Amino acid sequence: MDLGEFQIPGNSDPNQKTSHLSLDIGGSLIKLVYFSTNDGDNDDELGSSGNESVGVSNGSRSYPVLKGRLHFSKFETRKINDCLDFIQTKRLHLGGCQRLGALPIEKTIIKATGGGAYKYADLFKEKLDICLDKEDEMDCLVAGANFLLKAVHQEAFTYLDGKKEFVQIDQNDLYPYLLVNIGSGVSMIKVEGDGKFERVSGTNVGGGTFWGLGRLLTKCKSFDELLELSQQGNNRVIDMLVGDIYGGTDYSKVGLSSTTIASSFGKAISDKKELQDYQPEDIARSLLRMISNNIGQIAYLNALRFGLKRIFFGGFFIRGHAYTMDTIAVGVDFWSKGEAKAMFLRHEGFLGALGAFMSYEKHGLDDLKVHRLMQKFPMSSLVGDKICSPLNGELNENESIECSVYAS
Ligand SMILES: Nc1ncnc2c1ncn2[C@@H]1O[C@H](COP(=O)(O)OP(=O)(O)O)[C@@H](O)[C@H]1O
Ligand SMILES: CC(C)(COP(=O)(O)O)[C@@H](O)C(=O)NCCC(=O)O
Repeated sequence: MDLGEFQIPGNSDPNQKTSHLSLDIGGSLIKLVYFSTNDGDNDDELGSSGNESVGVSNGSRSYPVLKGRLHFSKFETRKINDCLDFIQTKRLHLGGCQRLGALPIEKTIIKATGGGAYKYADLFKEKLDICLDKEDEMDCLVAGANFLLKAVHQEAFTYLDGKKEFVQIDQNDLYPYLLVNIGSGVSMIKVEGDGKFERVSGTNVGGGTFWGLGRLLTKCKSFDELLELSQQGNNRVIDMLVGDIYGGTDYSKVGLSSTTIASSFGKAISDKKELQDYQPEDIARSLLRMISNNIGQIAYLNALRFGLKRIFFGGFFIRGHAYTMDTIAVGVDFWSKGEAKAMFLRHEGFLGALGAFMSYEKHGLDDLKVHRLMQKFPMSSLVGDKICSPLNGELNENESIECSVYAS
C-alpha cells in the first residue's frame, strides 16, 4: 500500500491525512474506535504490513481496500491524560504514516463527538497537535446504532429472566425504533431511517446519577466496584414495598403485588436509621434498581407516545449488567403488557464513537467506508447464553470487529 491511500480526495491541503481514529468524549467516559490493518500488534496499530489491499470499484471510482479490525477502548473523562497517552503511544493519530516513512503530518484531524469535543479541543491541540472535527452527538449515536444493527452479526439481544437471546434484525424492517442512550444523562431518540431521527425525550437521572450518588452513599472508588457491590445487596432492606404499606397484602385492585416497590429508598424515612446503619450493598442495589426502572418506564412511555414497538438501549451505564438489563426489560414488558420489546446492544457504549468513525465517509471523503463486516467473538463469550456475572455481558477488552475499509 502506498501512502496515497490515506489521502483525502479533493483535499486542498496535501499534508492533511485521514485518521483511522474517532472519539466520543462524554461527561463520564471517552470512547475510542480505531482501525488497524494488522492482527493485534499494539506497537503498530495503523501499519499496513501483511495485509491485502485490493481494488474495489464503487460506481465511477475505484478504491483500494484495507482489511483489518475495528478496536474499541474507553477511558474515564476525568483521566483524560491517560487517553492522550494511549493515543500517543499507539500513534493512533498518525495514521501509520510515520511507520511508512512519510513526511511528518502537519495537520491531523480527528472526528470527535460528545460535549468533550468542544470542551477539550484546546487540550488535544496542545498535547497532540490534533484538531478535533466536531460531529453532532445525536447524529453520531443514530449513525452508530444503525450501522451496528445493519452490519454486525449478533449485535442486538433481549434479556429476560436471566436469559440472553440474540435478535435477528431484518434490515428492511428496522425502522422505526426508539434509541435510548444511557450515558451520564439519558437521550431518547425516535429513529426512522439513516439520518432521519428526532430526539423526543431525555432524563437527567442516568448513569452519572447512579455513579455520582452511589459514590457518595457507598464510598466506592470505581464504577465497577459499585456495580459489583450491588450484586450482593438486597433492595428490600431500604425500598418501601406495597406490602409494607398495605400490611403485607397486594393492592390487587390496581394490579400491584405486595412485592412491588412502592417507593424507592422509602424505608429510610420510617426507619430510625442513619446512612451508616445501612449496608452499602443494599444501597447500591436499590439505587441501581431505581434508576434502571425509571429509565425503562420513561422509555416505554415514549415508545407508547410514538407507537414504537422496539426499544434499543445503549450507553455505558448498562455495561452488559444482568440486573440492570433485567430491570429495564421487565419494566418495559410489564408496562407495555408485552407489546414493546427492550433490546440491548453488544457495543452499547460505542454508538457515538462509531458514528463519528462513519462520518469520515459522510463528508464525501469516501476514505473510510466500512463495506463488509464479520464479527469475531472470543471463545469465552460463546460459552452458554446466560450472563451470570456482572460484567460478563459486556464487550471483551480485546474484542474487535473484523472489517474492510475503503482507502482512497
Ligand atoms: N468505568 C466506568 N467509569 C465511570 N462510569 C462508568 C464506567 N463504566 C460504565 N460507567 C457508567 O456509564 C456512564 C457513562 O456512559 P457513556 O455512554 O460513556 O456516557 P458519557 O458519554 O456521558 O460519558 C457513567 O455515568 C456510568 O454510569
Ligand atoms: C446532554 C447529553 C446529551 C450529553 O450526553 P452524555 O454525555 O450524557 O452521553 C445527555 O446527558 C442528556 O441527554 N441529558 C438529559 C437532559 C434532559 O433531557 O433532561
